[in-house]
Amino acid sequence: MLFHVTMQVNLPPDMPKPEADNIKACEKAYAQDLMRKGKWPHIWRVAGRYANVSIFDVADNDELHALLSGLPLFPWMDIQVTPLAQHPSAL
Ligand SMILES: O=C(O)C[C@H]1C=CC(=O)O1
Repeated sequence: MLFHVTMQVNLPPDMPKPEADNIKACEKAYAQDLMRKGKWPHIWRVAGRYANVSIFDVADNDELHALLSGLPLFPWMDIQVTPLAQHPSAL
């Protein structure tokens, strides 16, 4: 199942830089592991925002929730999920 996911990151401005840098490094490693496994085939930066638009390819809602809630940045994210279905005009 494919899901369109928007993640807005809202780290507190007063979070110490070393702590923020460590969380971001953990996030990158976690994300790239899922990308190598084919679970996270697309990620794009939203221009002008600390946000991304991603496509996840997972078995079901429960797998998506498990992957998203495991993101190291999850506690500081607003996440919007849109389930995708086949478009009848798609080739
Ligand atoms: O930078 C972001 O958009 C947040 C997050 C999502 C993947 C990743 O490596 O960082």
